[in-house]
Amino acid sequence: MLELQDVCFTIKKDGESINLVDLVNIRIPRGHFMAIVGPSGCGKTTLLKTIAGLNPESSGGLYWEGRNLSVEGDLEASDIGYVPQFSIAYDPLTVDESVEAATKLRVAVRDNEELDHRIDRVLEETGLAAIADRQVKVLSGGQKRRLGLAMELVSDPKLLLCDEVTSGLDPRSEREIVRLLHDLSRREGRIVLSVTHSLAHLELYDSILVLHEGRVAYHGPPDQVTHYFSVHDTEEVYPKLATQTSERWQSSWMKHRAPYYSKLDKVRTKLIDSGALHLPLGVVNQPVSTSSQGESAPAAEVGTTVLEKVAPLTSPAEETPKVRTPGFMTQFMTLLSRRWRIFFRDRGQVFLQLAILLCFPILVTLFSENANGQIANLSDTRQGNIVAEIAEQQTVKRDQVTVGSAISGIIMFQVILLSLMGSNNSAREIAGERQIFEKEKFGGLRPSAYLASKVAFLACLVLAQSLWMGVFVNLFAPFRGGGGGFESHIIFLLLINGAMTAICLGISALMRTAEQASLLSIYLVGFQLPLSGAVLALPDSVEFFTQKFISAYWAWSGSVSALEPKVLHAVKSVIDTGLAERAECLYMLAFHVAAGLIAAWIGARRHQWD
Ligand SMILES: Nc1ncnc2c1ncn2[C@@H]1O[C@H](COP(=O)(O)OP(=O)(O)OP(=O)(O)O)[C@@H](O)[C@H]1O
Repeated sequence: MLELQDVCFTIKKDGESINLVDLVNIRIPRGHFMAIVGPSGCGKTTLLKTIAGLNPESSGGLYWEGRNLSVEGDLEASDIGYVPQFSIAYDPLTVDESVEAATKLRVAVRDNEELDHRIDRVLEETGLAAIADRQVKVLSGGQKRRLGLAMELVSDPKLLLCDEVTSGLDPRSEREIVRLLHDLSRREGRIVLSVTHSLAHLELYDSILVLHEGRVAYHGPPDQVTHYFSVHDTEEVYPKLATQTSERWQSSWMKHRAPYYSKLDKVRTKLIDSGALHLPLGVVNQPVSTSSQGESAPAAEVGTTVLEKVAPLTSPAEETPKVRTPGFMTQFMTLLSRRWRIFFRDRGQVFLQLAILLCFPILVTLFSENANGQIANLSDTRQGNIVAEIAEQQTVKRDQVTVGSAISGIIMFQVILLSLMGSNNSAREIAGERQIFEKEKFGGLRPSAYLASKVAFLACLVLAQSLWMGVFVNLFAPFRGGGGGFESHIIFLLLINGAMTAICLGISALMRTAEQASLLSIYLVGFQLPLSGAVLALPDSVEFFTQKFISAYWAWSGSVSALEPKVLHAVKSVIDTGLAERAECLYMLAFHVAAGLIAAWIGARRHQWD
């Protein structure tokens, strides 16, 4: 039994409290199928989210089997299925792969046999078995809704909440989905609540809840709606609602609800007696009606009524055993393999990554000629000819400028291109799938497993991009480092790419949309070159504030410091910006990586349902 007692969900607007859900009192017994209807903006989705725990109630109480959920803790993630308005499957995956990933993320299965059994069962239940190999992107609207349901059913939820799962469907598909929801409510004592705009197929529901401005205007049998509102057709209900205030509808309903509840109870008894509604053994059949007229009370306090009896022994099964959420490693591995699969299925993405990987280092090598030039040495002996000495010094100076500028420029070019790759790697990584992530988090996904899978996936890209950049450029313009100089250079390339990837991942986790995250990440990369001081020296006052935050400066400075002394001297002769110690550069970049990951962790944990 799910019971809502005087439930309100209040928001503050311009300093004023507004109840989007206002004093809702309803009782919904196990095995019940209820439609939530009402004009657009009346609070249907808000009520559904309040029941799901996504909008914590501002006052009143929600009870499950007599247990106060706000006091004794919410239902287990596996006990609630929430099918939102948006698609929760990835287009490149197949139906079977989507259901498999949903199962592995939500249910700790004993072995592969149980996994296959669960997948086959929900595919069968939702009528998707025949198209299990089809990719999500080619599914029809109705099939996508079925898939959304299948992905929720994997954990055998006792409470299934559906938000507009029939909107936009043709009448036949709509009826099929409503029929499917009806059938799902007949098994295992599952409560199915469905928010819908449509007033078609109402006869398939056990009860209809009509909301008006967040208040209950009616909750009773579908065939009594027209009678209650004194209209000929259900289509006339919404215009009728507008004829008086929602407060009046609410108080009128509180006065007249008893006979409607009693009709609901009668129908329910008949269903159970006829065997059409199966409640699991041990589940008590409780009435929709309350113990006292006009007042509701927690189910646990309601006295036993005629209806309240243990379901008959003809019931097919015991209450399904408790489903456990899988551990960190299972969720991590599932997400990581799903991410690689999505990556390889998206040919455009693979092509872009390969093009960037191969072309960016080629771009750098276009400037390698001067970097390979020699820097003449000054003669040890005085020649006694002042003109010859000046000419020699000028030659050395010219070499230093040519070679020093080329080497500094090549290092900075590598650093900037790897920054760009870093931002391209991760700017959309979380923001682009935020809704699906929120949905999966609601279903029991650990943010730590999610973030770890992102870090593992991105680390592979960072490794490939940075190593290839360093090694390829080195073939054409060998890094002129002292002992261990090339290794240091590679580490700084890895760190700059890692830092930008981590920071943009943080941005991606904190922003509300993928567009915002991309834009901010691009700006961040765009500022790296001018603020690094590698091209133009910054005024001291600006440099003091900005330098700490510019990853490109630390990577460039660290790599330049790893050059052999003569080349380092040449570079120093062409720059006005001071270089930092290698160790300091390492610490600063490690700090940038850590800051990005901490931001990503904070953003991933944050609740961001639309
Ligand atoms: N967190 C929120 N803050 C402010 N206003 C909100 C919030 N959530 C919902 N609303 C507003 O509350 C009202 C009810 O929204 P809700 O989405 O529940 O309506 P609905 O009945 O489901 O509408 P529709 O049928 O069009 O989907 C709307 O006016 C909406 O803009």
